Amino acid sequence: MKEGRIIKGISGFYYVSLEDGLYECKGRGILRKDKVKPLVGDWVQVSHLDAEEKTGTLERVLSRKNQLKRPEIANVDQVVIVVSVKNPSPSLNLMDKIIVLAEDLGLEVVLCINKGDLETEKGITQNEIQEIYEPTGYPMIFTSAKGNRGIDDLRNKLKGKVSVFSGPSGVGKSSLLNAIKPGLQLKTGEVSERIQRGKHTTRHTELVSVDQDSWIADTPGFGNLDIDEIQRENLRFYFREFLPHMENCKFTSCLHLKEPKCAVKAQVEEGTISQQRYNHYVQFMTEINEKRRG
Ligand SMILES: Nc1nc2c(ncn2[C@@H]2O[C@H](COP(=O)(O)OP(=O)(O)OP(=O)(O)O)[C@@H](O)[C@H]2O)c(=O)[nH]1
Ligand SMILES: [Zn+2]
Repeated sequence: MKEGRIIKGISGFYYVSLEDGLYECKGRGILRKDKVKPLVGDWVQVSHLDAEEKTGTLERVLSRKNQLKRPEIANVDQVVIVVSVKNPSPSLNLMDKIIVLAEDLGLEVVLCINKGDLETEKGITQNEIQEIYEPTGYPMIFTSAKGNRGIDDLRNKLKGKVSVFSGPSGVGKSSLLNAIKPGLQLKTGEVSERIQRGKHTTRHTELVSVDQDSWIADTPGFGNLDIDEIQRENLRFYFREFLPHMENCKFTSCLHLKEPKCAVKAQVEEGTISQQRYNHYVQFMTEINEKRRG
């Protein structure tokens, strides 16, 4: 019995990465009995390995640390959120939303600010973005896929992890992946599910290797951003720069909204917490509340 990771699954076959290559494994009946659907990213036990034919049997799915819905992947370590300084100008609202969803899943966050070559004094600068996000403590990488800048930094950040890239259309996600590993194109656009001659042709997500122990999902993460699935009491924990101040709020249950003597709001006043980040917090809270009322 050996353990490996499923890196793709196609119509009942699971491709499991072992030291000596990729094995095509058929699921065992026990999987159906246990009602586990093996997912890309799953750590599994395999048996009946044929090193020549590169086939085997999938015996058991090991417990997951997390599970993404779209794309459907298990055991993701981190999300690399990509925005560009220009064309399109950065949507920090969307960035904060993805951060919240990632935090809720317990994923690590890496912020990647691309198209540094297009920076001008008019638009938002890398420095301004850095100032806003510095207090969060998230690693920030400044890149130019075109100018081949920051690519080594980004590649280093992927080391030993399973990463999902996320961010608006046109910011350069595919270009960055291509710079990291030529030929590695990110599948973007809509996930197509066409029906051809009565047969379903679905696009499958797979993990592609950057190197031996680093993987990237070939589909961008968080296609549908359903922030209203977040518990309103939890939202405050997903704005990391709030955390050191929370204990100074008058009420331990403080949601940093209308409560008196709120230390978080005091920090916003002082400028140590970004007003914009705080505004997004309030906005997401409103969205969650509105959804609840239906
Ligand atoms: N100037 C400049 N242009 C870039 C850079 N990175 C990507 N681009 C360009 O931006 C456009 C969009 O790049 P993509 O890599 O397709 O962006 P994407 O995020 O994968 O977009 P979707 O596939 O729509 O999700 C392309 O024309 C790229 O050539 C960069 O660092 N600088
Ligand atoms: Zn407070």
